[in-house]
Amino acid sequence: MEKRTPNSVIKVDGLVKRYGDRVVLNGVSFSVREGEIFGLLGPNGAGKTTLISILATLLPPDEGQVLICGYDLRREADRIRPLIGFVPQELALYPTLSAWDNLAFFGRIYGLRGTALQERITTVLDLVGLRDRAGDTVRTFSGGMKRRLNIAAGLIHGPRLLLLDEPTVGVDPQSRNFIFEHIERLRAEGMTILYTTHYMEEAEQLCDRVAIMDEGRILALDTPKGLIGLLGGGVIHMEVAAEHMEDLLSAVRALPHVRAASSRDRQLKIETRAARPALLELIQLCNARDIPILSLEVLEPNLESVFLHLTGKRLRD
Ligand SMILES: Nc1ncnc2c1ncn2[C@@H]1O[C@H](COP(=O)(O)OP(=O)(O)OP(=O)(O)O)[C@@H](O)[C@H]1O
Repeated sequence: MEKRTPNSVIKVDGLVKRYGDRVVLNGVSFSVREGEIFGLLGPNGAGKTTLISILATLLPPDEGQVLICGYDLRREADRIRPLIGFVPQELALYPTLSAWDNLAFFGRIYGLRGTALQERITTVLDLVGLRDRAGDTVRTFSGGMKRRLNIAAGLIHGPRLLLLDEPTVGVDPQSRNFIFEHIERLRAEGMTILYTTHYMEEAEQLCDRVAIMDEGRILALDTPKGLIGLLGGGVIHMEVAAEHMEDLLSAVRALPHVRAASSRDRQLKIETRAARPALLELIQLCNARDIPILSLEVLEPNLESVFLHLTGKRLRD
């Protein structure tokens, strides 16, 4: 097969997807470099599953260009499929078959036979730590073990790119750690991994880069550290009665440790140069003007606060 050597394993440009009148992906562009773990972070309904299904060649895009390993998704899907492993959110396993037979089934779909198939099954079972359960029917597996087997199925044909849709949803903490370890091990072996999640601590810990998605758009894309840096010295949310807002906003902006401030209804959003001194200044200001503070929140510098800062929403319902 002709080999292409692209700069990016995934390159998405101006991707649009609609369901009827509803625009679910609204001009999404990003690229994923060889060997990185790339996270798509967003709340339910952000469009993550839609996006990953398009990358997995399961759903056609309406507009825009997608290149996977240099191949065009619209014209060269047949070349792309052997290069990617897709692990869907829903388990795609046969409960009455053993782990081994499930993997043999998926391996045959990719044309693996005989010793090559057996070797691959052993390799992927080792990789997800299920070799000693190879002969057991999947029905008898715990939820976490089924997820790990699902990942093994996505790896059976030795793809270059692994696409994982919410691999740790509904999984107990131990299996979650296992899955983390597998993902890190795969990266160490040179695999490129894109995965979706709405767990921000997970994305912060695991991903080289993260795209924050909401309502079909990418709002920010950077390393977790870079994204957290968007908060500067920290962000404070303060609530006061609406009648005080106009009076207060310009005074808040003039405080020495405040970098920027904006208001919506009763909420003041304050970007600080340093959260603690800014907090003291705010309290003094409100006291001096006799303005009651209805609520006050200092956002910890983490991805969750970045998300809240960018969207005004919490990532968790
Ligand atoms: N087949 C479909 N027909 C119509 N609308 C759909 C379809 N699939 C998804 N949607 C809508 O598209 C939007 C994005 O859904 P998607 O599943 O991609 O989001 P998500 O970020 O993966 O969320 P979740 O974590 O809940 O899966 C949602 O509003 C959803 O209702």
